[in-house]
Amino acid sequence: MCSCSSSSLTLLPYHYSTTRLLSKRFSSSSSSTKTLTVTLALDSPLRYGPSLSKGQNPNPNGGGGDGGGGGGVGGGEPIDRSSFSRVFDVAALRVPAADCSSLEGRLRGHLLNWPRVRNIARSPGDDVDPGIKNLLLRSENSPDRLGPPSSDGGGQLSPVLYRDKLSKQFNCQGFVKFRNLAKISRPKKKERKEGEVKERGDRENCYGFEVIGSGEDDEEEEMKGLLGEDFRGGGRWRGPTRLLLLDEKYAKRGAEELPEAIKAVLLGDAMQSRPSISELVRCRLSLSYNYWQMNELLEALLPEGMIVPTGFETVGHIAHLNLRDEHLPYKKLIAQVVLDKNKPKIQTVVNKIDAIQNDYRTMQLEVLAGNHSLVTTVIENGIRFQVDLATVYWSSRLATERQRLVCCFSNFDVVCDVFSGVGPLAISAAKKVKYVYANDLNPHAVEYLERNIVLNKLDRKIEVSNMDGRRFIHSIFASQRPFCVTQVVMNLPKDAAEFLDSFRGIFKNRPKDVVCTLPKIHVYGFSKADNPEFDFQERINMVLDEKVEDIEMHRVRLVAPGKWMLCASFILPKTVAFANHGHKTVRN
Ligand SMILES: C[S@@+](CC[C@H](N)C(=O)[O-])C[C@H]1O[C@@H](n2cnc3c(N)ncnc32)[C@H](O)[C@@H]1O
Repeated sequence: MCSCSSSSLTLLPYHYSTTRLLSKRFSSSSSSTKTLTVTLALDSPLRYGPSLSKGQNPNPNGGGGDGGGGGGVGGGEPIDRSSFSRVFDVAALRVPAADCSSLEGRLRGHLLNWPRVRNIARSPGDDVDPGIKNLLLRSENSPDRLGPPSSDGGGQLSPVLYRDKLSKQFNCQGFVKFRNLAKISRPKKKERKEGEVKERGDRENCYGFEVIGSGEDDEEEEMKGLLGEDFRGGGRWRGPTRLLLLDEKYAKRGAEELPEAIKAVLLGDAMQSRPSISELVRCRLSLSYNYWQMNELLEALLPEGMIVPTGFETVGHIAHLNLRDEHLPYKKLIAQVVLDKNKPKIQTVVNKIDAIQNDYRTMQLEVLAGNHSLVTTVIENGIRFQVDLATVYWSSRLATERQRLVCCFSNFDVVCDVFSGVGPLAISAAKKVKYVYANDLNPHAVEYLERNIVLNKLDRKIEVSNMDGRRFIHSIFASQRPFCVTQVVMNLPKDAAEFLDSFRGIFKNRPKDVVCTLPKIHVYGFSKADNPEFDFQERINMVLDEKVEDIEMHRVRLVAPGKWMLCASFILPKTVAFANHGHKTVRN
């Protein structure tokens, strides 16, 4: 915001004061204004680069919105996208296309260098088929002369006859090659240009460009209508051209006020005694709603001082917001901006209504913008998963953790995933290990787990169960299974540790002298303690009624300030597996 020291300036809002007072600087010469001008020159807080608080809004009264859907404050109004259009005057050098890359390097420090706007711009008709160029050079007596020669080699042809002659020549050489010829029948450029700004397609249609005040005479305009922008300046052929956009500070300067490097380009290469065909032109750069980034739009839309929501989690085509209470009155507005700025990848924007509380760990979601489908496809580590966020649990934030775990497994492992959800770990593991037993209590999760197994062609390597985790552990270890489990994954961080007592006595009926593999357990949990590892280990020891040696602790992520999600990995102690007494259920 404004940091001006002058008290008269600080009374005005920032964007008002800077633009208004700067314009006075150019138009007025009163002594009071001069004083202000000096203050501004010293203290002006004008930021470099494009900003919604700079430039002119071509629709100051608002365009009434463009029916973008979504909801505004309170949920009703669409965003008025036209109110985010800004027009900036910039200066540019029109240079031969062939030289523009080298000149861009030479003038880099003097170019516009705005994010997402290319320093090299093209204006309508700046390119001409090389065939035309050769033809024209051949047809001219002098290579530097446009003037239409008469058929008898004497005087000049009238423009009409000259155009007629050219068109005959072009037809002989293949009409389709000469796209500028089509301009013969097009409306004149002046008519087309009126009130129209050409949107650039190359940068997501986020800015438009218009050359203004070219000042050519009518005859030259006639020829440009036929042959494009390449005819100008005293009938001299100039070839294809490009515009090099100059730093914003040169927007209002005359050629003589420009730095030497730019002047040198305008003057041409004196060494080769070649006259320059470069020229300084005035342009209008229009930035549309599409140009501005999410935070810039939200900053402008939300009340001053409100923290702008920036992050969201992505699940397939769904953006999942976690809005603070203060954002709720603006939830639809925020969602619409998120949708607009992340299309086409994002098609739906949702907000979590409540903390996850139910057994199935599903979220209560409200669709705020876009389509209402919460069934989506996620690709994680190259594997496809279908999920329905309305009925199953999914967190893309655990992708790295799942990968870490699968990396610990070997080809000989047999994995038991007690709380598998729709199978992100089970399916990823099945690609590597010998066999997987996967289970979930939520029937919807199991339905999607089965779908995902088929989708990834792993139906021969995974057996699916739909039961409570405790029962599942029993059924896997008590009964004879084709494969002996070597790794157990328990990802239900809120409660998983409480299920560890299910392992007490799982091998009690097996002969003690027979060698059997004790499974490695990977159990997840949360801790808010100062020493989360110690705290989690104590809980594990308590539930197993055993002091477990050699527990590897891994901090997965900070889920809230001071609250860690941890993964504890350890070999199930023999004393626990062969314990004679049954479960010692410990509940906090
Ligand atoms: C935190 S999610 C983890 C899912 C999966 N491992 C993942 O990473 O996406 C926990 C899963 O445990 C399931 N669940 C909850 N209580 C259960 C229980 N008593 N027995 C078996 N599964 C349970 C939920 O339905 C949920 O799918």
